[in-house]
Amino acid sequence: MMRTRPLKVALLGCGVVGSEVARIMMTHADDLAARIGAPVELAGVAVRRPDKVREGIPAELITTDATALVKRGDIDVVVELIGGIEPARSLITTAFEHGASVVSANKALLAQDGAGLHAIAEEQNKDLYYEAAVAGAIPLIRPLRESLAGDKVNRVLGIVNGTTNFILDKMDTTGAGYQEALDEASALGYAEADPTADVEGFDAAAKAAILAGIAFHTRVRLDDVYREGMTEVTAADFASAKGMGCTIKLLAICERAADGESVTARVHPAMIPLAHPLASVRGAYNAVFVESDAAGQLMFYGPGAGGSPTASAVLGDLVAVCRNRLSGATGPGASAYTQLPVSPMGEVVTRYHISLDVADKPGVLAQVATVFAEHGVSIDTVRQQGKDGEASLVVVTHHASDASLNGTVEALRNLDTVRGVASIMRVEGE
Ligand SMILES: NC(=O)c1ccc[n+]([C@@H]2O[C@H](COP(=O)([O-])OP(=O)(O)OC[C@H]3O[C@@H](n4cnc5c(N)ncnc54)[C@H](O)[C@@H]3O)[C@@H](O)[C@H]2O)c1
Ligand SMILES: N[C@@H](CCO)C(=O)O
Ligand code: NA
Repeated sequence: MMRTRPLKVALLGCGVVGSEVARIMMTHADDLAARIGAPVELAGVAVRRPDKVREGIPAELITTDATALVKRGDIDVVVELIGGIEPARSLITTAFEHGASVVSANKALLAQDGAGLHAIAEEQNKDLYYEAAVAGAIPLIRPLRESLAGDKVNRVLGIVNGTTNFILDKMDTTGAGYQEALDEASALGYAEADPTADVEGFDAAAKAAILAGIAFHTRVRLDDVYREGMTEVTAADFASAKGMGCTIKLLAICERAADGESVTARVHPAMIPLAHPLASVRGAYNAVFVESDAAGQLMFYGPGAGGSPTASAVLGDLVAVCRNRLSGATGPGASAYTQLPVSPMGEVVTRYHISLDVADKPGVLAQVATVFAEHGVSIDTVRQQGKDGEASLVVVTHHASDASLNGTVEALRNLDTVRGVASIMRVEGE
C-alpha cells in the first residue's frame, strides 16, 4: 500500500550530477513513488549560485544555506553532490545527527574518511550509500557489498576513471593532444571540478581505496594506494605499446596477497594486450574485473562518468535508502573485520616494459642484461633499433617485484653506455 506522507529529500549541490538527479526526481516522480511505496519530495536544494536558472526546480526550494537545510529535522535523505572534503563531511555528519540518511557520490571524502562517516551513520542508525562514487552508473559497490558477501574476493582490476580513459583513447585512436582531449572531457561533464584529481590518478586512487576496503573487508585509505597519473604518457609510449600488440590504460588494481595476509592497491598507466577486454573500453566508459574464490571472474562494464549515468546510480541508492526508511531497517554498514595490512608498492609483482637510449657498440646489450640478472629480473624479450651511433633498446621482463625493477633501473642509469631511460611502463593483463 502507498504511504501518502512523502519522504523528504534535500539535495546538496546542483551541478553536473545534482541537476540530473533533480530532473529525474521530478520527471519520474510517479515511478519512484510506486517503487518505494511512498512519494519522494524534493524538499530543498542547496546551491552556491542562487541566481543561476535551474529549469524545473521551484525557486522556493533553492537555498544557499546547506547547513540550515540538513538541520531542518524533517529531511529523510540528504543527497550530497557538492564534492570535496569540506563542507561535505560536516554537512553529512550534521545530516546524520539530525535524523537523515545519506546518499553521496563523493569518492574523495569516502576514501579519506569512509570509516568515520560509517561510524556516525551506525551510531545514528542511518544509511550511508555511495554507488555513484565508483565507476559511475555501473553497479559495483552493491554487488561487492551484497551479492558477493558470501564469496571471497581476491582481486579487483579495471578502468575506474572516465576522464583519463577518454583522454588516453583519444590520444591513441585520433592522435589528439592531451590538453585538447582533457578540455573535451571537462566540457562533457566527466572531469572533476579540478581535473588534476583525474589526470594525476587521485580520483582513481580514491576509488581503488573504496573498492579494496569493501572487497577485502578491511580498511584502505587514499594514502595507502600507490598512485601514478597519466600526464607523462606520450605518443611515443603509444607507439611502443602498438609495437607490442598493446594499448595503454590507467588501471586500478587491488589484490589480496597469495598468503591472504595482506593486500595491495595501486593506480598507474599500464600496457595491456589489444586482445584483452579492457583494451576495447572506449571513451568515458569504465570496466572492472572482480575475481573471487567461488564465482571466478566477473566483469562490470558501463558509463563511468557524466551527469545522467551518475544520477542513475544516485537514484538507485535513493530508492534503496527510502525503502529502508519505510521498513525501519538499514542497509549493510562498513565491514572491515579482517584488518589486513596494505603492503608497499615494492612488494607488487608484475611485468615491465622499459625503453632505454644506449650507445650502439659491442658489449652494451650484455652489460644491460647483466644488470637485470644481478637484480633477479628475468628478461622476456629485447628489441634493439639503431639510430646514428646510438640505439633504442626495449626490454620486456617476466614477473618481478617493483622493488627489484626499481633497483635495476637505478643501476642502468649509472651505466656510461645508457644515455637515458626513456620510459618505464608496467604490463598487465597477460
Ligand atoms: N561528474 C561526474 O561524472 C561524476 C561521476 C561520479 C561522481 N561524481 C561526484 O559527484 C559529486 C558532484 O560532481 P559534479 O560533477 O556534479 O560536480 P559539479 O562541480 O558540477 O557540481 C558541484 C556543485 O556543488 C556546488 N557547491 C559547492 N559547494 C557548495 C556548497 N557549500 N553548498 C551548495 N552547493 C555547493 C557547486 O556550485 C556545483 O554546482 C562529486 O563528489 C564528484 O566527484 C561526479
Ligand atoms: N571524474 C570522474 C567522474 C566519475 O567518478 C571520472 O572521470 O571518472
Ligand atoms: Na557505481
